[in-house]
Amino acid sequence: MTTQLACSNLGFSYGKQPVIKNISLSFNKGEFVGLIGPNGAGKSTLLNLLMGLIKPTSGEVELAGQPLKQYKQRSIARHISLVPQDVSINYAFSVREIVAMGRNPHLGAFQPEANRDRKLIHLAMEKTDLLRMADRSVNQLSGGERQRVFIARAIAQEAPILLMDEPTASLDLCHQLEVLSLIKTLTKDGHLAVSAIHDVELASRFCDRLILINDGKVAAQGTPIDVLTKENLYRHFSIEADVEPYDQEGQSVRVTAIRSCGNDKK
Ligand SMILES: Nc1ncnc2c1ncn2[C@@H]1O[C@H](COP(=O)(O)OP(=O)(O)OP(=O)(O)O)[C@@H](O)[C@H]1O
Repeated sequence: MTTQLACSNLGFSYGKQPVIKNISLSFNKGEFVGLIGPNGAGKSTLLNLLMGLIKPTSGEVELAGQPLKQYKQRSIARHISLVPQDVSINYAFSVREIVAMGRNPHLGAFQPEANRDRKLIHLAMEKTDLLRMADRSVNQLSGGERQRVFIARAIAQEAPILLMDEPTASLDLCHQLEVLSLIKTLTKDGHLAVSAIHDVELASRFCDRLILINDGKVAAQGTPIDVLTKENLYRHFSIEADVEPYDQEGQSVRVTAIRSCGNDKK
């Protein structure tokens, strides 16, 4: 297994408030890793640290075996593409213009797109079902359509690592399945994908490994069936639920009879 991205003893505080506490993880080529955990657990902060958008208070991130702090942001963008949680945009860029921005890390200043860039932009829009709205302004799209535009930008960027913060949050069920299948295909082709995801059933269906974050720490990690236990759901998500294997390989789970027990636990 080739480790593409790793962090050791990672810590981060907002002011005096520690939100990432001594996290060590490694991520391998070809994996689809789901980051799960309750609201405020630290998933987005961890993704931002892995992308180098914020600097750790302690510990280190390594990209392809080198400390991330040695990379320039432009060079990080050739390795990692990020699909952010907030995909709102102020300026009236067209869908195609946003997707084309994925090519920026590969182009010199004022260098025009070459044929290959145009093909990659077209392909990324085709894969995300956006061709018919290529000329529309992104701020006239629905939240879900806009999210697909940012996924297309990440695909056009051709980076081997995809970090995603709730990429399916505002997608309808059909597009959720399409986007997750697309990410799965990319990982089968050798990409590494790490995604924060709230829907634990979808996470268990698509991800090879789940990392459960709570209170800034890794509470559990492993195959979906190892992580999504009745005990972990109770302890970390404050729900009582039945968990049963979903597929024949017994990797993914179905969570039924969900009952909130947030108040009972207090
Ligand atoms: N800019 C900020 N300033 C101060 N505190 C912040 C800031 N951003 C996040 N936090 C706090 O850091 C903690 C971790 O937040 P983070 O967004 O990483 O959690 P998350 O697991 O991604 O949550 P969610 O599932 O709700 O998206 C939370 O307690 C949050 O309130």
